[in-house]
Amino acid sequence: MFLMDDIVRDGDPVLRQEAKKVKFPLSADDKKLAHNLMEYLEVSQNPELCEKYKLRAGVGLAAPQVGVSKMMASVLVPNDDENEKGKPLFKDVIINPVIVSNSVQRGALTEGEGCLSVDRDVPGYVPRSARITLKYQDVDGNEHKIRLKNYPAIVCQHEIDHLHGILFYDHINKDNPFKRDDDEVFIY
Ligand SMILES: CNC(=O)c1cccc(C)c1Nc1nc(N2CCN(c3ccccc3Cl)CC2)nc(N2CSC[C@H]2C(=O)NC)n1
Repeated sequence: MFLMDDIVRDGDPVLRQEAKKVKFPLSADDKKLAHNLMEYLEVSQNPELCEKYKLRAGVGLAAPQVGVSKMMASVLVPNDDENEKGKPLFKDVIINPVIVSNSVQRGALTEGEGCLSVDRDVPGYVPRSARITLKYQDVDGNEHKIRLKNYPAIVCQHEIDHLHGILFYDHINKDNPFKRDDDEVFIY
């Protein structure tokens, strides 16, 4: 399983590369990669295991962040409502993802964004599309076309950025990091 030592940090050129499309059917290595990318999120979101393995919790992890420049990322956005039965807002390994359309309306996490590959706090709003239509293949090669909004939409945009060599702070307004556009929605 991946540990923090396996996570590539900002400054490594792999984080600024355009990742390669993944071929289907998945090789055994790519199947293992997909499994490990999702396993990291599950373990990191479990308080005991997160502590035990000294992980940083995350809701998304892209293959380039573990040094593999392939178009694959895991997303696990938990349902933060009280009842434990709450199934995740979104859970899948998105392969060869493409944002096929996005809302004009922008959205940002009120508290800014963090990234497992960026060891420093970079304050500021990361303006993204408030809603997206996402096309991707899952590990079995099935095509999906889904509409996402709010937190899951933000996380998927953050992860897809990684596949194109973009980091969240690239989007923060240099002059006024906390610039709020009037019609922007703030999430979380
Ligand atoms: C600088 N301010 C901040 O970081 C920030 C500060 C406050 C709030 C938010 C909301 C912030 N922002 C932010 N918080 C997160 N987590 C909240 C805690 N959570 C988590 C933690 C513990 C158990 C289970 C879970 Cl689920 C894990 C995920 N994650 C992301 N991002 C940006 S999109 C990819 C995603 C990611 O996984 N990053 C590692 N941003």
